Amino acid sequence: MDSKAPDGNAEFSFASNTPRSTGRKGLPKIQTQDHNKKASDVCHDDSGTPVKATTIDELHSLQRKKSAPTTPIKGSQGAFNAIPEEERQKQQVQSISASLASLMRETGPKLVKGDPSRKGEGQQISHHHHYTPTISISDSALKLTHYLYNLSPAELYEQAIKTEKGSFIASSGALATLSGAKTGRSPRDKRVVRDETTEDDLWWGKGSPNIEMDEHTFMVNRERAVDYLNSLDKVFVNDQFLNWDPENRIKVRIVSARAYHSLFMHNMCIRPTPEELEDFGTPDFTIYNAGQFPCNRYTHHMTSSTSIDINLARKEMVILGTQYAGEMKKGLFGLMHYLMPKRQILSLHSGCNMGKDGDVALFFGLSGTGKTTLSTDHNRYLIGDDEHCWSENGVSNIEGGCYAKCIDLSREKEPDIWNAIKFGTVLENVVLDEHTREVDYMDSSVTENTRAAYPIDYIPNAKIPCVGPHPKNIILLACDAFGVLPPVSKLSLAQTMYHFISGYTALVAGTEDGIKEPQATFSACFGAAFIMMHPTRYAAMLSEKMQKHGATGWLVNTGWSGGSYGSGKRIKLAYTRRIIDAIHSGSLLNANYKKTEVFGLEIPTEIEGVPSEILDPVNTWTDKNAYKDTQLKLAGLFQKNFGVFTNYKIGKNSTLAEEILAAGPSY
Ligand SMILES: Nc1ncnc2c1ncn2[C@@H]1O[C@H](COP(=O)(O)OP(=O)(O)O)[C@@H](O)[C@H]1O
Ligand SMILES: C=C(OP(=O)(O)O)C(=O)O
Ligand SMILES: [Ca+2]
Ligand SMILES: [Mn+2]
Repeated sequence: MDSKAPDGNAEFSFASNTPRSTGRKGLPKIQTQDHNKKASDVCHDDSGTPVKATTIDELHSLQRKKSAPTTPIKGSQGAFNAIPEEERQKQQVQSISASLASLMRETGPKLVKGDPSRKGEGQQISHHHHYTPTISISDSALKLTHYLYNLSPAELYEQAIKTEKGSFIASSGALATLSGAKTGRSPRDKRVVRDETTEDDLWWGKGSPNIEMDEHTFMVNRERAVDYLNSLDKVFVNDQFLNWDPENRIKVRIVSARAYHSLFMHNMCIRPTPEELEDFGTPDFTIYNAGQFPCNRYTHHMTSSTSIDINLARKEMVILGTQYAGEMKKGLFGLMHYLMPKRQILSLHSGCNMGKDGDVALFFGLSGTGKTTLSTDHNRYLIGDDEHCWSENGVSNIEGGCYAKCIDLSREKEPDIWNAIKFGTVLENVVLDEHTREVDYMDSSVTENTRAAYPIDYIPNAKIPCVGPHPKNIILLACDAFGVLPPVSKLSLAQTMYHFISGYTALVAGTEDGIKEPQATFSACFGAAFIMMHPTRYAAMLSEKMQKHGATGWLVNTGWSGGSYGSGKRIKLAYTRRIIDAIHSGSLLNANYKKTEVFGLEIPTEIEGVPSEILDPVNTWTDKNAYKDTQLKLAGLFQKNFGVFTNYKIGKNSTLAEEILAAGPSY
């Protein structure tokens, strides 16, 4: 607490102990917050019946009603497989103990379910049935670790506020917290175990995001994370799902040290119903998040104190040295980029929404290009903002929540995201008023990459379950810092493939560690950091699906207009929204087009609600020569980047590969 002047309530409670609170001595009348209460009521305490408790402890136990078990015993229909609650709890403890087992010891840690600060409330131990809460020996073989299993947001708030410095309830009701030194992802610290299977399946070498590590080093880091987690008083365990397609649902377990991480994943993954949790069984994949603890830099393959390690054979991911929560959700996304294509399902780094008539649009783009902003559209159903699958049955969201950038967020421009920031939402690295706890979204003192993570149903028109039919429009978002790409162009299939494989944008400051200024970047499939196989594998699937379902590709520049970064300005969000509206409605498909030089892009001459002169970027530049030079410069960067793909075939069709090459800029 600081020493600021007390607020109105404090003054009243002080004053109520003195005669002047009655207002009978001619002193000024005290204003209270309770306007319904008459002044004469103040000293009387006979309005309600007394509580049915004789002690404070009794009163507290009255307050907490026993909730339905998270694993309810089935009714008459399912009676044959009813397991008593006690047995089920025992199985749960054993399962989590197995997750946390050090592989060098024979058994897992001794676990107790519940909050260590609330002893005796329904606790369960792993392999000692009678547990004496007085044990406090700091020997790892004897020590007990409490685990907090699938806590509710309210419980996680209490945990965070009690024990995690920098956690506050914002005035909107959201939980504001800090991710520590890392406020963005660390792609250079990502490692993937290279073994017999991944050797052939994965994309390795130049340009690949998969920096290799050996199995042994993975185990060294795993042991480090597990030992760290077991050394704590308590850990958080989330058992949840990925993918709204019931046939391809993945069970994930997240073990973490921070309530913030547990709430983040509660929001971002699909939340199981009590019935689904009952049958959860063994997870398909486990994350060990020991982000507060660094990796050992003397360990082979480690180049910093941060390491994010994926072992596909073991179905595990270890996080050391970063508390940025996005690392977990994007780590799981990488896993899906491996698992889904093996089932002939395309994984997509895209947002997705659907119109009233069932027309689905995908929004591909790198961080900060507008996937979340543009898929959240008050006139359409939101299927998801970031990670999807496209199967034979249509599209499905991988996640159960959204993760919006909130720098400069305003209620006027993005009302749905603004209103989603309420109780239950995690607000990462925002700055708030020390007294009112009001967030200043303009303030980037902690980072440019401030974030809000909320369950998808916090968006009023979310489509639950988050699935939809085959997409009609494939929108490729590029935030062009050079200011030479048109605000919108219609793409041929070959052009769509060319731009999908190129994955051009200007990386906006913040989301990746170390990027302070916008900078031109190419990221295959608009998500090179997450793909696991060669980009052409995903491109071939996209091309095949687009042809089969007759989808149209579009390139939308959400970046600069009227000059490059520094002289031009970012295209108004309102204009981009009108452009997107025209794509959805179908009106843009049949508009008049002209072809640009160099990039050979088809640009419309008119769009309702958008000034026609901005549609051709040359009009917005005062210095036409500078425009031409910049266009050529960017075209050169595209060609240089695409060079590495020229020897690859895309799918079975070699003519398409030639067409794709020809669909790039020419000058
Ligand atoms: N014309 C525009 N189109 C889309 N986003 C814009 C535009 N102008 C500014 N922005 C801002 O850019 C950011 C886009 O971020 P976001 O939608 O979270 O991207 P992504 O989900 O692709 O990482 C938001 O902060 C948004 O307000
Ligand atoms: C969470 C992320 O996603 P995006 O910026 O694409 O929303 C990220 O890239 O760290
Ligand atoms: Ca991203
Ligand atoms: Mn996003």
